[in-house]
Amino acid sequence: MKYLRAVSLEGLRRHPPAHFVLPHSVTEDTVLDGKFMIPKNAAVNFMVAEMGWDPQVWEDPMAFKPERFLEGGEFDLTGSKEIKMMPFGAGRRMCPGYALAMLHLEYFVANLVWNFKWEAAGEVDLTEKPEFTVVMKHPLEVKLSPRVKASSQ
Ligand code: HEM
Repeated sequence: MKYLRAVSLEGLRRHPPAHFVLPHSVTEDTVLDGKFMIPKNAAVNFMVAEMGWDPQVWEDPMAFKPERFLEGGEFDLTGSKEIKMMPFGAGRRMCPGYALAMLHLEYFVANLVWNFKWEAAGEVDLTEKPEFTVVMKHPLEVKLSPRVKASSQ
């Protein structure tokens, strides 16, 4: 189960469905780090995908390695201690559905792997393209065969 969660987290890090959060703003002019002036009411956004690909934070960031989430205990998805990635945003406006989404992701992936044998039917190209969320530019083509014989009932 730990590896299943690690695969889901690595998927969200490497291929977050949203590359930006909903637009935020500040209620008064704010200077960040003494360097960056954020004017009142300006739309502020966050480069969600790039944060998860930061080579100063993640070793070999573009590689898909679920094992990176197996060390160091439960990963803090809410970013309450530190923010290493934020596929669901962070802070007060963080996605309120994140726990439900994680539950569904794990349930969905587990059932896809448990019930079917997967074979690529062509080249697997993980290039992305933006739609309402970010999706695969070239849809996955696979041969699926059931792993478990259908029950006689
Ligand atoms: C993999 C699945 C999901 C991803 C990656 C995702 C991601 C996000 C992100 C990035 C935001 C913006 C956070 C911010 O502005 O700081 C957001 C907001 C939101 N999400 Fe999700 N979400 C997911 C699933 C869900 C589900 C299952 C629900 C509801 C059951 C949900 C409900 C919402 C709502 C209501 C907001 C707006 C919160 C606000 O502005 O205060 N999301 N989500």
